Amino acid sequence: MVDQKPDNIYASPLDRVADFAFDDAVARVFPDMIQRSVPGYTTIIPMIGLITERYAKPNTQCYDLGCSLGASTLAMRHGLKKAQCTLIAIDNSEAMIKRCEHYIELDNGVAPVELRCCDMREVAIENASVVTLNFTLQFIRQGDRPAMLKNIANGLHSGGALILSEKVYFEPTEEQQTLEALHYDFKRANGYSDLEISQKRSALEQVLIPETIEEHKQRLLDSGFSSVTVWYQCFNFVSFLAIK
Ligand SMILES: Nc1ncnc2c1ncn2[C@@H]1O[C@H](C[S@+](CC[C@H]([NH3+])C(=O)[O-])CC(=O)[O-])[C@@H](O)[C@H]1O
Ligand SMILES: O=C(O)C(=O)Cc1ccccc1
Repeated sequence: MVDQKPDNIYASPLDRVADFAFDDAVARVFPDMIQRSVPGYTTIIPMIGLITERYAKPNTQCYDLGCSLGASTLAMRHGLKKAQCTLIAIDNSEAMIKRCEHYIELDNGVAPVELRCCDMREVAIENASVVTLNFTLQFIRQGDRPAMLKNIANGLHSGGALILSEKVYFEPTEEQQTLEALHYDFKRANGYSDLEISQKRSALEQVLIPETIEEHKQRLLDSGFSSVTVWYQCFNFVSFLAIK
């Protein structure tokens, strides 16, 4: 069941574009969709492995929150070659988790992986050295984000790391327009039509809520992290490294 299907979910005109959801149709095409849609995704994934290797501590837990099919989970696992850690991967989409299970089985990493199908807002983070939120916080209601980040900071040991990747927006508008236009150029260069781009944009409007780099940095500091660095940026896609 290794899916390598092309994403054509928004290729035909739809009477009404429904809100984007991580359902079976999306899970089937997800590897193709995310690579063609997120500039830098294929760079960020292996770097999550390197960052995990540096910050993982023996006899702690590492978490991948919003793991989808497990690309970030497996990158973390490959960074855990030496450290004695348990990896906990969570997603609330059954369609994603059932496929993710299969990808984990095919992998030959050594760290034990515990897969859970549940809401990441309800998970107590405990005895943690590395936590990854690779493009998942953006799907959480803004009002719930501070409590989630505090829960993560509280569960991390001092010196532990949070890798937070997000689509962001920019102020002033001119910078936002430039970087958004470049993102759409990236999608077009990857074979998406203008119709696909505009229908997916409508589908995501109420679902993926981006914030500015400054808002992210300030909230991470307010949540109990001692330092925050942007370690990656391509257009309006950014990854932060926050250290407890
Ligand atoms: N409340 C929630 N609880 C648990 N999971 C959630 C929740 N809300 C959304 N999700 C899950 O977060 C994932 C976001 S995708 C992550 C990519 C992956 N990290 C990767 O590195 O390939 C990013 C993207 O599609 O842009 C989906 O699988 C949702 O089901
Ligand atoms: O496609 C987009 O415009 C995005 O912002 C990225 C994305 C990738 C996969 C699912 C949802 C959003």
